[in-house]
Amino acid sequence: MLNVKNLTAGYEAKPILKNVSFDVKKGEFFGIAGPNGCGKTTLLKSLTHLIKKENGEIILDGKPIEKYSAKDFAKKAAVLPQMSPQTFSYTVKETVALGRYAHKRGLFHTWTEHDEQIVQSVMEQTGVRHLESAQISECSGGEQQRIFLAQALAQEPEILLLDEPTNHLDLSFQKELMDLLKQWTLERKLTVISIFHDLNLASLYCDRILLMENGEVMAVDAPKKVLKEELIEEVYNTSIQKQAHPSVAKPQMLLVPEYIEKNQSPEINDSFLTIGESHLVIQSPMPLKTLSSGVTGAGLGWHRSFMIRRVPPEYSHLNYQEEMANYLIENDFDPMETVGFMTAVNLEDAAYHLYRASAFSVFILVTAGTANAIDASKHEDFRDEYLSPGTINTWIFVNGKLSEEAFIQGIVTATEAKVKVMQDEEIIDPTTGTTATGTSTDSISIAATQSGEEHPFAGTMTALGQMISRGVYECTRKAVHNYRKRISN
Ligand SMILES: Nc1ncnc2c1ncn2[C@@H]1O[C@H](COP(=O)(O)OP(=O)(O)OP(=O)(O)O)[C@@H](O)[C@H]1O
Repeated sequence: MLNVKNLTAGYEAKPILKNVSFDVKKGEFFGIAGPNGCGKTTLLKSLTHLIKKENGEIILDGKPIEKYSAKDFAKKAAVLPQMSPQTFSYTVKETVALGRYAHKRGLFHTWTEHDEQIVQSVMEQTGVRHLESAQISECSGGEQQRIFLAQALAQEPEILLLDEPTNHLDLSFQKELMDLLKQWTLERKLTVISIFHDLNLASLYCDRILLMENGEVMAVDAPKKVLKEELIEEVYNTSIQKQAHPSVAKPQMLLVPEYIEKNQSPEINDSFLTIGESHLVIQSPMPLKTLSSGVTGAGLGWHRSFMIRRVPPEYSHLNYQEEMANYLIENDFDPMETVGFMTAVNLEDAAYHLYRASAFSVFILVTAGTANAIDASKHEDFRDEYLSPGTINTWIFVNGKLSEEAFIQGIVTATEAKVKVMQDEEIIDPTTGTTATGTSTDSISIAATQSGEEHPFAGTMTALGQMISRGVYECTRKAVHNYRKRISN
């Protein structure tokens, strides 16, 4: 659809674009990104022939753009420029109707039913129909943005060029506009070329992103190939962290504020622990990055409070997550910030210990009941009765900085250590009569202060992994002893 080859362009005596080359396919959603002043708008202006190139080629549908008359070009391509204050005043409908100009012939233009249909339809789709009689100067920035988009769409272009289209839009209109454009690329094969400052939005919607720096192309590729930490940090000259979008397989780039990076956090140990009759709690002075299987706060997140709540052995609740959240609120904990676990064992039997190395430390806490002991390798054996109390809850607090791999490896390491306790303590699965590997409702949480020494890994060959396995082994064994002692009395 569009082929740009060795484009060099700029302003009088000021070359901006240097040897820019890329192709855009029909129906593609193509993003242009890069730091302020790198030449994004200049590139868009070159593509629409608003500034003359010094060198190179811009071919639109097989024909150099300078060979198009203004009207023929407008039938092919529509432009949504960066928003600027409106000095003239048309009504909204008049403004949108101007988009039909490219399709008129001769001096006296007649307004056809088809024109009216198109204008009504694009006003509907961009959500400005209710404003059709309003003066455009009286519309808000976001409304004006949508009105000019409607004008561009009324042109029925094959290619739409946009300069930061979401600039004035609130979150819901950003999403609506992007969804609408994406839908047009997929269903009508509209080609969209858009400048983005928001890399995350570009990642979600673009098929490919052209990343620029100082008028040059740094990368043109799929979002996952362009949005790489090192490349973005280098081009934007700032620190960035990449992470996956929680529900779409697209990368998201997150800023890392300097003041947080420099924060030093206190060591998490038993001075933050309180054990009551109905719950035990670690209350951290700052949020900890956590991976857990808690009843609340499950998955990866940041949490300040960690609770193991004692419930009666017969506890059964259809909506136990909501019930737990209510319990947290009643006890002045924020369910959003709390990793909440349950157990039926006596909380005084929890075993905990702080393990220190020279540059980091790990605080482990385990509660254990083994009545529901189970041999995970004998999954085929029928069991449906719930014996109680019977859960092993494992908490690992790392005073250090963990990578995501280390979080996962920490859980693997802890699980291996727990299984070894089951063997060494000869805990038997009552259904199969074989050695158990855990209980049927075990839960685990690993939390880290994310300051201090960095730990890329936490397998059993690393110092951190060895500390976790030793700590979980010792604390689980002690918690099992405490539990056995209590039930034997
Ligand atoms: N009309 C002009 N005359 C001379 N120089 C200009 C003109 N317009 C822009 N420039 C310069 O060209 C360079 C690139 O500007 P351009 O607007 O293309 O960057 P951009 O990447 O779109 O920036 P931003 O992200 O800030 O919108 C800048 O140094 C700018 O000062």
